[in-house]
Amino acid sequence: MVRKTDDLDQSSFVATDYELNSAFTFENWVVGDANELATSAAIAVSEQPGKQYNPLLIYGSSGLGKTHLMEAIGNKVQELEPNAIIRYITTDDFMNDWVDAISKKKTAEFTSNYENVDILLVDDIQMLQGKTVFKKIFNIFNKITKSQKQIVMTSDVLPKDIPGLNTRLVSRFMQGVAYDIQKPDYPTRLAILKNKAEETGMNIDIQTLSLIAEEVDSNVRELEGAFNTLTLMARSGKKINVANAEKILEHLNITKQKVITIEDVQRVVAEEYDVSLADLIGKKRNSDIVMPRQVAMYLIRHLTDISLPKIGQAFGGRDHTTVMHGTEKIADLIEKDLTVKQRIETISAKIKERQ
Ligand SMILES: Nc1ncnc2c1ncn2[C@@H]1O[C@H](COP(=O)(O)OP(=O)(O)OP(=O)(O)O)[C@@H](O)[C@H]1O
Repeated sequence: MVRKTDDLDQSSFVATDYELNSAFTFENWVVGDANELATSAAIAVSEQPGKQYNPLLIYGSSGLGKTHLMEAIGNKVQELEPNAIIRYITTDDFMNDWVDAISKKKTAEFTSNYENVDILLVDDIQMLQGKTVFKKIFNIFNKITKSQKQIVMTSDVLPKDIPGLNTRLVSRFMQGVAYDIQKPDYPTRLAILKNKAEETGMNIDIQTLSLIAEEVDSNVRELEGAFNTLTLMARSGKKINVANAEKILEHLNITKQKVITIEDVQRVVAEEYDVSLADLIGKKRNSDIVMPRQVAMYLIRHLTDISLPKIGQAFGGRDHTTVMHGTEKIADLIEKDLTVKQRIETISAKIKERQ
């Protein structure tokens, strides 16, 4: 990602603007069961921006290709319409720009920069968690979609699951379509590796590629990491074969991820706070039980893909709104209190270690 403009004097406001990554194209994108719908929607948007699927939201866990797919839309539009104004921005930068514009009294410039686009690509909208720029975003988004210009967003969760996100904004974000990207299955992982091998012009035997595809099933970023290490090894004169690939996987400490369950989290949290499992999931409401219970709910939300109602069920049949409230409370505490943040990080690490 290359920042285009920022060498102006201190008092002028310049909205952040990134060059699109030219490697993130549809040509370099492997389609599989896990991303088929999101891919079709992305292609449709790139062919007719602003006409349908507006806004388009692509969501899913880290390293599964959300940014790639979003930028592929931008690259395609740029290719079809070289004069199109395409703005790619991370949510963090968007918010920093807003603060900057306010401090420089340049909010009109801010608005005009963001509204006057053909496509606005906004990465990582989950970063809006706990932020207060709702009204501005809401208005800008309205203006863009009303003028039949396109918005594409990525997030690691659905807007309704972003703690503390304003409900009007949630429904604004969901007014178009939302498609998720799941973890790629084995054939897709293998196809991604084959593409990479072709791109780099390396002659890697299928057994070695299959081994990596088989073992690295967490996300595509890690898959690429293992592949890149392998090619580095080759450049330093070592042979690329199954034996060396095994060494790399061992060295990178890559083993198939086991799925973290509700019980895994409940057990570790109960131990850490020295409460019984029965109390953790039971009816007691005293504060020394409520806090660990909410921590457990928070960690389940963050470490698993389990839905709010299912989590509620696993805590004595509680309602999903109770889980949401508990999760938000802990997210707030983490923001405000460093000790809580560190403690929860330690517990989270313990849960992962036990896998
Ligand atoms: N289906 C795919 N085909 C080809 N490359 C892929 C695919 N999925 C992911 N990748 C590659 O995996 C890497 C990670 O993808 P990307 O950065 O888009 O993930 P992300 O979901 O946006 O992650 P994060 O939420 O952490 O930002 C990129 O190099 C991307 O090109």
